Amino acid sequence: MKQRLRVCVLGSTGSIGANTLDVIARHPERFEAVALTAHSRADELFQQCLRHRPRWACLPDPAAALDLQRRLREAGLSTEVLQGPAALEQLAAHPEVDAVMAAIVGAAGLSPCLAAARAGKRLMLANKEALVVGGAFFMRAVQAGGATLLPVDSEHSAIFQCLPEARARWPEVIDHLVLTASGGPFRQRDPDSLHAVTPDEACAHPNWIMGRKISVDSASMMNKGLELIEARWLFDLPPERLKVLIHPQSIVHSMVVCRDQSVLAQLGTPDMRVPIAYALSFPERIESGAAPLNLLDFAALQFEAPDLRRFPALALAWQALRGPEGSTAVLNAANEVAVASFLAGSLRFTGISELVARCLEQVLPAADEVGSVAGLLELDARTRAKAQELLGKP
Ligand SMILES: NC(=O)C1=CN([C@@H]2O[C@H](COP(=O)(O)OP(=O)(O)OC[C@H]3O[C@@H](n4cnc5c(N)ncnc54)[C@H](OP(=O)(O)O)[C@@H]3O)[C@@H](O)[C@H]2O)C=CC1
Ligand SMILES: CC(=O)[C@@H](O)[C@H](O)COP(=O)(O)O
Ligand SMILES: [Mn+2]
Repeated sequence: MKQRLRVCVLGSTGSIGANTLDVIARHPERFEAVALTAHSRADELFQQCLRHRPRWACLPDPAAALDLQRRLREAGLSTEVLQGPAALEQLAAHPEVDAVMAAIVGAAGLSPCLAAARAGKRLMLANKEALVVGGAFFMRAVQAGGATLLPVDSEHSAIFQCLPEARARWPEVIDHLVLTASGGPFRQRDPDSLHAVTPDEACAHPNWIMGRKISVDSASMMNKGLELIEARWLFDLPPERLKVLIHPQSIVHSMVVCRDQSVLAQLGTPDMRVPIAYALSFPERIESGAAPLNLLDFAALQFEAPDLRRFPALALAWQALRGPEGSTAVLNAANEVAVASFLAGSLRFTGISELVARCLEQVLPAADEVGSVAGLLELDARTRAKAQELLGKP
């Protein structure tokens, strides 16, 4: 009998985490959720433990971890609760874990992703910020550890699904890649009114239900900027072979333009369980729970060029992608601070790209910061400190 794939879900209480558990639960004969990790939602993690009965659960706060351990024991579960950031790395690299779903949001996911990469796991990457920060260093860790890096982000999964299974053949196939973007909730909004939009308006994505941070990124199109950087590393392509096209229906998830000008695309209803199921089952395909796509529901599929004046965050991501190594880590850290500040009600929406632009001007990555995880985390921390300082100054 085939062994079940033992999956560690980093960020199980989030949108990707919950969708991953949904797919896992549809295939109990193939997959087992052996480790679940959360950050603040301890009650949700408790409920997930009752349903999936993992061997390990993890929370950062010692008191919350102790409380969860007590509740699980009272419920008759033998789940062991670990605590603290080092525990995330320990679980991601554990010999009794086969696959890691990287679904933590932000640069906080970098160290556990690297641990999974170095331990040679099947690394299913939703946490795009980890790759945006880690860049070449991240990819070297994947190679050195012999890990299998599988994209979960819908665009990158779409591209991956269009490419031959043998990676060595990718260069002979690809002319360039086209990442599709919905344009978010403000695609047609008067740019002069963007300074006054609220966090709830920014999080009202037209097609996808996602966590609040990525929803704001979609509204500013920084999400597409992060995805360009992600594509640069996942598919080993220079910036000039990457393009972005707005496609408001989010049905065509991205495209590969081949050397012979044949265009390959992956289509489907906007449901993250499709790329999650593919990352879990690759190279096979399994039922995902997604609704079938009925093209007759769509009068038309539209495509348009992104307006970089309306979406300055996308222009900043292009700038960082073409900039010195480490610039993308600066872009990401500044954006994380800015988005948190916007969601907390203390920064205008238009202030997000303004803050990122100022950080890119003022934080210059040092050569020795991009060659180690300590250096990258230092650059990340330095940028956050600068962003906080700039937020304090109008
Ligand atoms: N949602 C989507 O459809 C898509 C998401 N992605 C990417 O996937 C990642 C996750 O997104 P999404 O699921 O929407 O995000 P959510 O905010 O819904 O979930 C984030 C998860 O990470 C945990 N978490 C938050 N901060 C930390 C931290 N400092 N340390 C450890 N764990 C932490 C949260 O725990 P808790 O909830 O307990 O606080 C939660 O489990 C992001 O990088 C996003 O860009 C990519 C494509 C699509
Ligand atoms: C589902 C997914 O992969 C998101 O990254 C999505 O692409 C966001 O939509 P935007 O195209 O609006 O950024
Ligand atoms: Mn995406």
